[in-house]
Amino acid sequence: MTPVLVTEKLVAGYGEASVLSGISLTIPEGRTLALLGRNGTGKTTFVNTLAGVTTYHSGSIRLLGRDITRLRADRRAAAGIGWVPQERNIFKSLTVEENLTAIARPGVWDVERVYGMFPRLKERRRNLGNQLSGGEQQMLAVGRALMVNPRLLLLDEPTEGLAPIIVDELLAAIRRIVEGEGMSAIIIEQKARKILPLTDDAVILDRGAVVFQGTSTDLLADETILGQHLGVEKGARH
Ligand SMILES: Nc1ncnc2c1ncn2[C@@H]1O[C@H](COP(=O)(O)OP(=O)(O)OP(=O)(O)O)[C@@H](O)[C@H]1O
Repeated sequence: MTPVLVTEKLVAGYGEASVLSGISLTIPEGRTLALLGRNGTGKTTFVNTLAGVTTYHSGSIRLLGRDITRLRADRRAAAGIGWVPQERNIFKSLTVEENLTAIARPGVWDVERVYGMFPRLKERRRNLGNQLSGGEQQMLAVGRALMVNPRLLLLDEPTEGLAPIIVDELLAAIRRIVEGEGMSAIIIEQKARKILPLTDDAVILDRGAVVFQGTSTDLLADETILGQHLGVEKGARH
């Protein structure tokens, strides 16, 4: 089966500066990848490069076999990339429901299905984006990305800055989306121990290069690598 995503020797950054120094990754259909690494190692730059908002230098990106390396960001969304950036990017002056329908594309995900995944959004359907809590905004950002019916979902630190109870609620929804619905996804997350049980595969970046690639189960069991590349201590909750 054609993989959802294949990047080959991808080099990209900001202007003339390269942040990614040749990243080659494959995501098979229906699998999820945890993208890990310390601060500033290039995780956001990699995901933003897939979304088409950094400076491309060399290498290639194929989505379901189609070369999208030079496609504009809006065309990548149409090609099947659903992107939830770190800053969430919801429309603050539109209601929850308007946010969801504004960029909808036909497919299995519609408003009712998103409300089924996030009942809080249904309760808040008539509230404006700027009247939502941080957790509700993040749920809306994920819901909006689902409404474009993507083939690959990119989530950039979805739990950052959220209260622990909301983090658990959001991660439970993400688990239903990737396990129950079989969505392929890349999830950037600081809390390795929270995200590894939800994902199939894991990659660790360091200085723009892949320093670990394997299954999430193997990484979760490898205290040495967790400590060395992520600073995760034995028995730590993160
Ligand atoms: N808009 C930008 N212009 C120039 N350099 C940038 C820009 N955004 C990030 N960088 C640089 O790119 C490098 C990688 O940053 P990136 O945000 O991809 O890391 P990250 O692994 O996602 O870290 P974090 O967890 O802190 O978000 C850093 O050295 C950073 O300073």
